[in-house]
Amino acid sequence: MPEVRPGVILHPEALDRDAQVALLGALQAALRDAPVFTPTMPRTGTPFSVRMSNLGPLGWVSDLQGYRYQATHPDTGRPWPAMPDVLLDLWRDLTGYPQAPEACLINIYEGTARMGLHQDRDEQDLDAPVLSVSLGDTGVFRIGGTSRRDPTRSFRLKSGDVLVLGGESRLAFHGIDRVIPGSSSLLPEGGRINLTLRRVTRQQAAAEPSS
Ligand SMILES: O=C(O)CCC(=O)C(=O)O
Ligand SMILES: [Fe+2]
Repeated sequence: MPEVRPGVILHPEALDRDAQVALLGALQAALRDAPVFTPTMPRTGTPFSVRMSNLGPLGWVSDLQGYRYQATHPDTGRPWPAMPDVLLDLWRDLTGYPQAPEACLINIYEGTARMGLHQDRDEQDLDAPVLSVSLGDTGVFRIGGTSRRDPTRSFRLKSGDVLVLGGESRLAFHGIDRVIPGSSSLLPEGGRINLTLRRVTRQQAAAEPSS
């Protein structure tokens, strides 16, 4: 699989069209239970252009209080829906990481939504890679190094592509410059859905043997 740069592996069309359609169906059902919400920037309260929801034991949220993971939906107070098996299988097969992902952030890009350069660093377990699945219109993904000033490059993420960010790129700055309208027929209304799977907590250290 092409290593775009050290620690960044692109798996083009890891999900074929049938698998994308099946995953989309599972997402639509989950979003009825955990409706999309508009996160806001800590301190300023400026809304993100991307709307979000989550699957799994923990979900990522952002509001005036800051960025964090929590076990329940900020509006409904209910636990997040489970991650479908296809996502758990992708994680196992493409990361090989021994622990299961705990959070699947659903990013919904409509219209001119984009995501500025940032690091994923709200997790305690930074040894686990981040795995992201793209569905719908092509996203122009930009990635640099671990300093905001490092040079960046961009490449396209198409529907069904899976990107794994790990190793020396686990803390690389990255974002989505734009989504290319009309580039996929998967989503009837157009736009892009990104699923970002992460391990959040560190595995408990094994208990000391009692003497
Ligand atoms: O939409 C994408 O491909 C990137 C999403 C992302 O970087 C994030 O949710 O942290
Ligand atoms: Fe990210």
